[in-house]
Amino acid sequence: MSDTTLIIGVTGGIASGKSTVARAFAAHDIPWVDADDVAREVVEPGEPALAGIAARFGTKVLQADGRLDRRALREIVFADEAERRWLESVTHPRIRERLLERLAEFRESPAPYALLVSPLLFESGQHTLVDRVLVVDVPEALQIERTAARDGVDDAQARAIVAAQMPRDTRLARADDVLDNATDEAGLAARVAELDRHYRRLSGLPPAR
Ligand SMILES: CC(C)(COP(=O)(O)OP(=O)(O)OC[C@H]1O[C@@H](n2cnc3c(N)ncnc32)[C@H](O)[C@@H]1O)[C@@H](O)C(=O)NCCC(=O)NCCS
Ligand SMILES: Nc1ncnc2c1ncn2[C@@H]1O[C@H](COP(=O)(O)OP(=O)(O)OP(=O)(O)O)[C@@H](O)[C@H]1O
Repeated sequence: MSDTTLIIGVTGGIASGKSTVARAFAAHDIPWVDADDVAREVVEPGEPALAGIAARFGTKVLQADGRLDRRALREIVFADEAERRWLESVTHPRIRERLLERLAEFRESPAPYALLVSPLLFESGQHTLVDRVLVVDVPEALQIERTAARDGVDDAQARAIVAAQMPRDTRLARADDVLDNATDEAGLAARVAELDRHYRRLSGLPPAR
């Protein structure tokens, strides 16, 4: 058991490549938790957040089987900031609670370091849960292109989501480390290998906290 498992926050805007980066770290046996996955857990059927969402927006945000219709809710909240803030006020405290549990498990694990992967690390205050921040960075045009290709959303919706997130420069200014992901996947893997060596070295040092 190690009491020096560092927690690295991995952030970046939509489709910057955070999940791809996390999978590359997993190849170095590094565990991670993804805030987007936890955000899905807290709106599963039976969860109080889903009941609250249904009460506010009605059955148009539910599928026939009672699960959340994510596309319908996405179209509402990225067109209306007040509704997005409301949704975050319901989901973020529950997401944070579950992240805390997962991070406590990581801290007790023998892993030299672990990742908290989150698109809204700074915006939601989750940066207070981590020891260092790695920003995955791509130019906005590439972000929009990769979002459209992956999610099939149109350009306007991809831009609305980017606009709801921290500006690129502000995020970069708060980074401890940056991974430039405007490269191909081989470039990404090489940079992850370099960062892995860096974080393993840091984890052997007395904790700064
Ligand atoms: C609006 C929802 C239903 C859309 O679901 P959908 O399956 O289409 O997208 P998914 O959840 O995979 O998110 C895709 C990306 O959108 C961006 N995004 C999601 N929520 C937000 C938000 N509140 N503000 C800014 N960007 C966001 C992130 O970059 C995320 O990686 C969903 O994103 C949601 O419940 N968001 C609120 C919870 C939240 O803030 N999640 C972010 C992680 S803390
Ligand atoms: N270096 C790369 N070269 C080419 N394509 C890439 C690269 N990195 C990521 N991608 C692609 O870009 C898309 C977005 O990547 P990924 O899903 O990892 O982003 P993300 O930051 O986790 O997104 P989100 O914030 O929406 O969860 C994916 O389709 C992925 O395959």
